[in-house]
Amino acid sequence: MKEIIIATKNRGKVKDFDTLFAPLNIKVTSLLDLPEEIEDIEETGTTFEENAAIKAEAICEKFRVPVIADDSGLVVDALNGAPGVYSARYAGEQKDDQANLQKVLKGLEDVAQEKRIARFVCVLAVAKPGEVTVFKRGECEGTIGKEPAGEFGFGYDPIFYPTGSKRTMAQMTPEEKNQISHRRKALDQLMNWVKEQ
Ligand SMILES: O=c1nc[nH]c2c1ncn2[C@H]1C[C@H](O)[C@@H](COP(=O)(O)OP(=O)(O)OP(=O)(O)O)O1
Ligand SMILES: [Mg+2]
Repeated sequence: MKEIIIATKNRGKVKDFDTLFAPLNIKVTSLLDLPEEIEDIEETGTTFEENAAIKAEAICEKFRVPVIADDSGLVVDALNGAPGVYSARYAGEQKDDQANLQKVLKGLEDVAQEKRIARFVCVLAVAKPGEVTVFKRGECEGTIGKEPAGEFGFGYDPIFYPTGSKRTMAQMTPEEKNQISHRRKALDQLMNWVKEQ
């Protein structure tokens, strides 16, 4: 079995990657699995690409092995693109998923259903020692509901209805979510690129 390192501390992402890599027989190791505590990496970029590169390159430098990082978030048209790259800390430094999604619902209180358009964005950065960092992006279009629904997933999943679905991403099993997710689409791009190498 092959192993890849994903430079994340987010348990929800780790579960998504476990689901995505399971059919390929690839074991996912995250920063949560390492014996030493990895300090939080400051995400000072203003784009998903910049932040993904910061995380991938920091961990690649430290361990001198190939690393993937994921920077992702929810982009809401009626909120001028917020929370965007600030999705994790939208309602404050404590990175509270519930508070974050409530803040989005509050911001959309007076916005009609047809204008509640949003997309999830995922940028994967691959950093290898001595090589230029590579980026792949995936997006998943949808709309924001009026209230949270569903117990699966993480983050903003309970308020996000992918286009064509009557269920939120949190009402889908991990397998269903990751057939259509932004993370899936970014990973497909990455796999296509790997095959071309
Ligand atoms: O599939 C998803 N379903 C629901 N919500 C999602 C998803 N994908 C990203 N999100 C949200 C969660 C978090 O509020 C932000 C990611 O922020 P982001 O900085 O990339 O991750 P993080 O700080 O939680 O972990 P880390 O930087 O260690 O990977 O977007
Ligand atoms: Mg982060």
